[in-house]
Amino acid sequence: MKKAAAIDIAAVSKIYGSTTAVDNISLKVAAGTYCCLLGPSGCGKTSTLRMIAGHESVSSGDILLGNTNITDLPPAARGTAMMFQSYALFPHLDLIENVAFSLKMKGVDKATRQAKAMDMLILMQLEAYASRKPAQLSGGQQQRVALARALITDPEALLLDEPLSALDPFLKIRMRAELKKLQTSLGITFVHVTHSQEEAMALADLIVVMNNGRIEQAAPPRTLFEAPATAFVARFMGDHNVISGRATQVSEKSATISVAAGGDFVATGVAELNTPVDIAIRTDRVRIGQSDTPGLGFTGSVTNVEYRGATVKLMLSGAGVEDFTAILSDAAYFANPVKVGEAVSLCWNSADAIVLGN
Ligand SMILES: Nc1ncnc2c1ncn2[C@@H]1O[C@H](COP(=O)(O)OP(=O)(O)OP(=O)(O)O)[C@@H](O)[C@H]1O
Repeated sequence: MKKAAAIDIAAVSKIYGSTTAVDNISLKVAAGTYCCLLGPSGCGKTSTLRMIAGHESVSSGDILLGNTNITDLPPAARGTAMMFQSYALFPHLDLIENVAFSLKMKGVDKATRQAKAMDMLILMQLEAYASRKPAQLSGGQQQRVALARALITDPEALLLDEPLSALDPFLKIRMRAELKKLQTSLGITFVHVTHSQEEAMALADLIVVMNNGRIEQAAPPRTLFEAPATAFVARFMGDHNVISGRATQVSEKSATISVAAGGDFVATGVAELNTPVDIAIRTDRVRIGQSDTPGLGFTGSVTNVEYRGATVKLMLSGAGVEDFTAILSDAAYFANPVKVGEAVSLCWNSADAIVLGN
């Protein structure tokens, strides 16, 4: 296997006619990183991946793999390999021929390419199926064939476009673990496109959240979850209450925001006085009880109660906030169960409310 290579995306844009799909993004992915490009439909993830692969031209900017500028190289000369969402297997070829295909295109002799394809099938634990056609395999097995086919070229970076989307939920979680194991054992750079924050959190060393062709935040999963940079990231990652207001009091370390027709909330972070500010409050850090400190709590009316087993999700409205979510442990909830329509006071610690950037 080749060694892993870093990917450097420098001021890259992709423009289709009047649509700017990717808007001047810059990103460095260190060698050997499992990177997930995460975002809603149409945010530019696939276009970015296809530009790294060379299946789409770059409108402006440069892409480097290791020390090589690959911007204008054809896909097969880049040192990258792509695994497609639909796997793109050839239905009329058996697994050996499917996996060996790119070596055949490169003119590698039959015995060598078949031996290499068999090695790849062994790596994917598919050797028993070598003479089957793709239709005679399960979804998870087909995915492994697609991986074997991408890896046979010894890429320095593997690019995966929604690799788990064709699988049922049970298999998705199993194959997710296998992908992670594979990346760890190969040690090469993976760039994986997904719209599932759960998938990205489970797999990635580096999550790149995209929105409208731009990068909102690129950070390790825990940083992204604990310190979302923007309201978009906080909402997309979930488990945060995002509240919008105006900064009515600021200090070096915290800001008080006032919500229109509602209460005041104090959050940790820097804000500019008299400007619109969004804050995020962790849903799992909210407790039932009156706050001792002004701005670190509020009273609302319960609009919904959802039992989730280990936790209970309360939805409330009040103090100018339409939807406020509190995730309580089952023990905390059942010690004092509340019902829809009841007024409940909630509180939290100052560290669990943070100021978000724009
Ligand atoms: N070949 C194309 N011609 C014109 N517009 C395109 C083309 N490919 C993508 N787009 C547009 O570029 C934008 C970004 O598309 P892209 O496929 O990169 O997004 P995405 O985040 O991968 O979305 P999805 O999750 O739905 O695949 C979208 O507005 C899309 O309609």
